Amino acid sequence: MLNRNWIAGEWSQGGGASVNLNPSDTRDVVGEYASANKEDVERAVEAAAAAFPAWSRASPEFRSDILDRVGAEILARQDELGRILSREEGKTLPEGVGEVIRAGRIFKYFAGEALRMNGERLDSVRAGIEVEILREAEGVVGVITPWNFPIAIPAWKIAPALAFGNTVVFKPADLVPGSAWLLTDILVRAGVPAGVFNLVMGKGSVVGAAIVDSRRVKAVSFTGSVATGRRIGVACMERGKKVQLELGGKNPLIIAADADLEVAVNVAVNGSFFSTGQRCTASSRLIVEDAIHDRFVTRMVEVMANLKVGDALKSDTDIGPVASEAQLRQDLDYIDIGKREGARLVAGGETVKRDTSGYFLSPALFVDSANAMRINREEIFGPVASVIRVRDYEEAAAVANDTEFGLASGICTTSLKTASDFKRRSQAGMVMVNVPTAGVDYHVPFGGRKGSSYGPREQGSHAREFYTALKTVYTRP
Ligand SMILES: NC(=O)C1=CN([C@@H]2O[C@H](COP(=O)(O)OP(=O)(O)OC[C@H]3O[C@@H](n4cnc5c(N)ncnc54)[C@H](OP(=O)(O)O)[C@@H]3O)[C@@H](O)[C@H]2O)C=CC1
Ligand SMILES: O=C(O)CCC(=O)C(=O)O
Repeated sequence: MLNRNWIAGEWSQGGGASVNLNPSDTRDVVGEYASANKEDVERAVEAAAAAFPAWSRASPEFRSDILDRVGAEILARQDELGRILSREEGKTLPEGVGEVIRAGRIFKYFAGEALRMNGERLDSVRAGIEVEILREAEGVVGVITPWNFPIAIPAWKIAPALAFGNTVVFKPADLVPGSAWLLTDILVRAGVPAGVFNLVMGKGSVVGAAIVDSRRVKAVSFTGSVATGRRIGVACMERGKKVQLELGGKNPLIIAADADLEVAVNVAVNGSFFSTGQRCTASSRLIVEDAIHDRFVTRMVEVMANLKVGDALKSDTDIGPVASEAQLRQDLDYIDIGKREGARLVAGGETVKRDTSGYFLSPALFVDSANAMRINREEIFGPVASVIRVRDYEEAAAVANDTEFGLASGICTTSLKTASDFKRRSQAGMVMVNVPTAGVDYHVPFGGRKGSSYGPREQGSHAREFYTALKTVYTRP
């Protein structure tokens, strides 16, 4: 059965179709999905623009109730959604269900935020004048998302957009339309009015580009690669649109000499390899002080040897497949680059044969790597981490910040003084102490500094900065 786009309150066929395959077993076709064309996008944008006045003026309580129902339904269907997510992206089932629960909680959280779209009232510096700062919805928002968090990232963009009165045109990654389609079905059943939310599946070069190009789209929120994000950023600025970009990371994790070894290895393995390392927050640079280096590497390799790589749906799997053939090729290319650059591969980095035709890659660990190497400067986006040996904490902190990215950073230490220093010195948007760099809460700001992010933060109450505009009103009563 063809799963269609949702445009102007109707299921719509679109110009073509595509299938998504299970990366654990490419013989398993997850579903068939309609591809939108440029005209479909324009219809979706027109519908969203037409629905905007009524939706933005509806009572916050009306919007809040719909979001609350969406959250409740996502949580009620967590097993079914988690399974689809595992089948189309390759996350293990616990990771898939965990992501679905996170998405449900995000909708419930923003059901509350919808009631807190507060402006401010001030006294003017001049006598007899009142000043108000109003907060208003922006209008039609374009949401363009990647494949690595097929439901949580859409949730943390769509929920605040709708909560604060915007209407949405949503283009999910072409690799993972299944979770996006089910999310749309839930939004429709929860009573989102026609035109307020629109789903346009298909290729980024057609559908995503048409959203960015459309005159009536007032703001674009994008998560994905640096190259695509920067192009979209420039295009939005040329067209006078507000834009929010969440791009890559090359996240450092410092293992201080005084770290608890078991905690450090656990934090590093989890941060580097869970979700098959396909997270912008993954710890890819392990910066290890000389005094603990050998013990850390030995224990890390031991723990990695026990990680079971395999079918995402099997209960004994720790690490699912890489999400696509292209991604597997990219990971293997970087492993070759690392070897050619002189880093030493001490674990993994090989394709793994299973009884299904999936994209299985054993988690890879490089040692003797230098921060200047490409494997330490470019986002690999797979289960590949490298160890950089440093003399002491001073050098570690300098290496951690020596990157064009600034999304997440971490440190494992038992010293409050060192942790406290690193919290302040780190140039990342999120800092973790004895906690993996990957895996974040939904009620606090998410985002980075330097080349990792552009525009206001996502998630938590700060999400309103992107999804609302300020208007200052002066009144002489
Ligand atoms: N930081 C992060 O969270 C992520 C980083 N990446 C990195 O990016 C690499 C490439 O992955 P990929 O999925 O191609 O990432 P992209 O950044 O290209 O894709 C992200 C989203 O943007 C869409 N898109 C692509 N081109 C355009 C365009 N011209 N205009 C508007 N939208 C567009 C994509 O559509 P389509 O579905 O057709 O691709 C997708 O929905 C990965 O190997 C990884 O290194 C990937 C995912 C997430
Ligand atoms: O670490 C997380 O939980 C979020 C990661 C993320 O947003 C991403 O990889 O795109």
